Amino acid sequence: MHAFNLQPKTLTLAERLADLAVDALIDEADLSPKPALVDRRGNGAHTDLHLGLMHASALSLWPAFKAMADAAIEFGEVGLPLREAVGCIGREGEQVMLATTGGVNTHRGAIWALGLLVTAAALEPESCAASSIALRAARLALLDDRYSPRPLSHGAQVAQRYGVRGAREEAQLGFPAVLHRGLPQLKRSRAAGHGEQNARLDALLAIMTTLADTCVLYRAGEQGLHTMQLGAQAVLDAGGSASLAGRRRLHELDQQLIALNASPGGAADLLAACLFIDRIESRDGISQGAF
Ligand SMILES: CC(C)(COP(=O)(O)OP(=O)(O)OC[C@H]1O[C@@H](n2cnc3c(N)ncnc32)[C@H](O)[C@@H]1O)[C@@H](O)C(=O)NCCC(=O)NCCS
Ligand SMILES: Nc1ncnc2c1ncn2[C@@H]1O[C@H](COP(=O)(O)OP(=O)(O)OP(=O)(O)O)[C@@H](O)[C@H]1O
Repeated sequence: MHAFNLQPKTLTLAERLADLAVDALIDEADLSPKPALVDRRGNGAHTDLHLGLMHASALSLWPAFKAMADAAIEFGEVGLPLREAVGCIGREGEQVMLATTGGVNTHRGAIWALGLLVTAAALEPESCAASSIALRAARLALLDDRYSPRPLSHGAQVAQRYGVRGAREEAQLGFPAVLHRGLPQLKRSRAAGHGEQNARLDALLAIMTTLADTCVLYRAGEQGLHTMQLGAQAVLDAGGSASLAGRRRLHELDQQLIALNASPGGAADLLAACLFIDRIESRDGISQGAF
């Protein structure tokens, strides 16, 4: 009789997807130096967040992601029953997150984006090209969850004030910031030999160039949003995170955004979504034994 069972445990599809979602959140949090966001260096523009809290929050969400994937397998198709089941699991996940962080919002936007993508991946694991996953996630996001409370969230307030698309619309459109900005830049920077961390930073910057990040708008208005978008473009134009000129611009952007209290939390969530999809794609599907 052995004290430990050394046989590797065979994970279910739902468990593997939950692992990938949590990994994506931890990789996003650890990536450094991110402009004005929590990373290995510090808290960016935040007073109530730190890296340990981001990690604890990410780990606390594993059961919610697994439950969403299980629901997808159980219902088997995009439709209102699955949308409402996933909505309920997402809201419960939010409560677990808040209990873990002592009431701080660490991953609200990420539960939404990654939750939809996990569900979409579990629905048809053999059809996991980025565009296919995003399309199924968008179809789910377009369905109206009758039980979803519509509080006047920060996102809703700035949507009213500035007439921008927020997290809900980004998902309903099939995550254009991820598919048309983040993922192509990730691949370009990797192909140029910039190194994985720089490629991920460049992907984040590419997302920031056009995103109407409601976290930034709420905290720093249109000036904050313009500073984020133009500054991110300037880093990429200067050669990206792997170049000396790009690094200098990145440092400037970090300082400018912190001075404006403008944390691009929405862009950070979408980077996690980007890393999640990239991992699924690079593993040649998510069939058993693929990873
Ligand atoms: C749609 C959500 C994100 C609410 O959005 P809303 O803009 O009203 O809220 P809030 O101001 O709290 O912002 C949400 C978060 O989205 C992220 N975000 C900000 N801007 C953007 C953007 N342009 N694109 C994507 N994400 C963004 C930020 O991290 C932000 O913290 C979601 O929390 C929700 O409605 N949940 C209900 C429960 C549910 O249906 N869950 C399903 C889980 S799959
Ligand atoms: N590394 C990161 N650093 C900071 N924020 C991140 C990071 N990764 C993701 N985020 C996202 O940023 C959001 C936090 O931003 P913010 O503090 O502006 O949220 P809020 O709840 O809208 O505002 P407030 O803290 O004023 O209540 C989280 O919902 C999270 O999704």
